[in-house]
Amino acid sequence: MRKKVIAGNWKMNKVLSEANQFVDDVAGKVPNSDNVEAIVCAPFPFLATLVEKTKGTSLKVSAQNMHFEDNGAFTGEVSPVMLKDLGVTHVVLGHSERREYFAETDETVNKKAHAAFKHDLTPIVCVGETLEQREANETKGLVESQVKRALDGLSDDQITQTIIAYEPVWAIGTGKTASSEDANEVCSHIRNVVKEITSEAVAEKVVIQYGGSVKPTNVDELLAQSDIDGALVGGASLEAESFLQLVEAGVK
Ligand SMILES: O=C[C@H](O)COP(=O)(O)O
Repeated sequence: MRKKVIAGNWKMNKVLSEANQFVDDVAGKVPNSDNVEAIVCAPFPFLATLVEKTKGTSLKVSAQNMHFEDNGAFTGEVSPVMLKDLGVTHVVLGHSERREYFAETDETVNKKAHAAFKHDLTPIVCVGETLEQREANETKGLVESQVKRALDGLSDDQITQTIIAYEPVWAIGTGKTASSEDANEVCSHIRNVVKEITSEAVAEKVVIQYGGSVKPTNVDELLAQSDIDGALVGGASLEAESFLQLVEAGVK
């Protein structure tokens, strides 16, 4: 059975004292279980402190983005070397907000995925369609293309370790969730795409999350689906109590 991965993406929220308080409230309560992995995806300025505070707990710390180069003249950017040096374990790549507002492309996501593995970071690769694309019946084709381009050139072993997050853009922060059946249908399609580019064994192991207005009231139904192995959660991950409920749902 695949483990469930619950990742809270804080986006551009909280100040340091709030981030610390969250981790103080949550880290010791995250179960040490083979069934679930809990991750907070925090803004860059908090990462060093949060890594220190979560040492010896089951809560992992992720960045929300990074550059693909190790170092250099890239003012304002953060490299995988820096993240690894801090003790960060995961990095979110290709979130739709990065694609929409910061010119992230499938090509840069792919470069970042390679850079993540070069530095032993686990990428959480986001894919998903806009409402316009869904209404034009382009969801599966679009997601298939995003997955293939993001994973291009990775080894089977690396693809096995990659976390893929299916996030329909129209469901992010809107309170609209894809029905669990619709979300599962796309996650199942993603698994088939992974099978096509690797093997059935890899596809059966790869973790595929759903994201988009996941909250404690709908998480059970989503996680009960055959191909949904966790959640990438924005708004409902900001409060300790709500985040812990989501993690608990993953243990069941
Ligand atoms: O990264 C998280 C997703 O964008 C979902 O955000 P949301 O749970 O606020 O809809």
